[in-house]
Amino acid sequence: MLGKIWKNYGQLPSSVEYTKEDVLQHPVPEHVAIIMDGNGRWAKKRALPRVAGHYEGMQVVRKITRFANELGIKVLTLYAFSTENWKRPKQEVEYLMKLPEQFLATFLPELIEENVNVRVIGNRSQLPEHTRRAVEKAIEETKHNTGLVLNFALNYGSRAEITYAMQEMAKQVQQGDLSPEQINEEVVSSYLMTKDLKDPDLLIRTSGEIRLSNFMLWQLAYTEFWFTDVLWPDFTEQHLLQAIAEFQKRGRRFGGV
Ligand SMILES: Cc1cc(N2CCCCCC2)n2ncc(-c3ccc(F)cc3)c2n1
Repeated sequence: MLGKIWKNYGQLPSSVEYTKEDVLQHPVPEHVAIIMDGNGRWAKKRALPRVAGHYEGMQVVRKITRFANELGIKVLTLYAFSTENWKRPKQEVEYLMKLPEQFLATFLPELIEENVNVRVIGNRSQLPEHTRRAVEKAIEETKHNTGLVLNFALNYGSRAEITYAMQEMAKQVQQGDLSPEQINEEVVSSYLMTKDLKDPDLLIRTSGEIRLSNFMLWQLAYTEFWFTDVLWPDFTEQHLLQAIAEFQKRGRRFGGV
């Protein structure tokens, strides 16, 4: 039973519906991060190949990006591929590595039109050349845009990010450009891939899993979490409104009383 209670943590009774106007009565979270989970399960439930779930999940990325922009959310970070995902079957990884270019081929013109700034956090050097070329083109062509920051975590792992930051700080100390006494939380944050972004205000994870999966471990220190059993391909604007409405009801204390 306890598992069931946690499984519905943060999920409102489905009868509770919110409108965009309801949510816009109060400040919306500036930075929303989403762990887009449940794509394989969605396909399995329909006796479809796993990649059908990933394809459907990509359509939801478009829909939620548009809606987040409408709501005035400033940063939307989407966990698209983790450093652990390389362990998946070769064919699935090859399919996933084609999604960024598929997404951008049809959606980049609209993103540019909507003044969206595309960014990517993660280790791009390990991506296939065709994937890297597509994302770097999008980053370049939207780098002056001042609207929604659409930030994809691609080949991203938080422990790898923190480890790399530590190595870079150690090099700076060794070169005499940084003293140990200078290293505080602000300096550590400035060595992370998210250095130009505020920490997420709201984290959403779909598919009922209650864990972080090596995602933004440093940045999520004071973030509100909202979990839902909904599988990512079934995630809708209404689910985003429910998550934001729940966020608006919580009193954030950032460790205070
Ligand atoms: C690897 C991967 C998987 C991927 N899925 C679709 C969404 C569900 C989660 C897994 C599958 N999506 N969706 C969009 C992108 C993407 C990434 C970078 C970029 F610049 C533009 C688009 C993407 N990338």
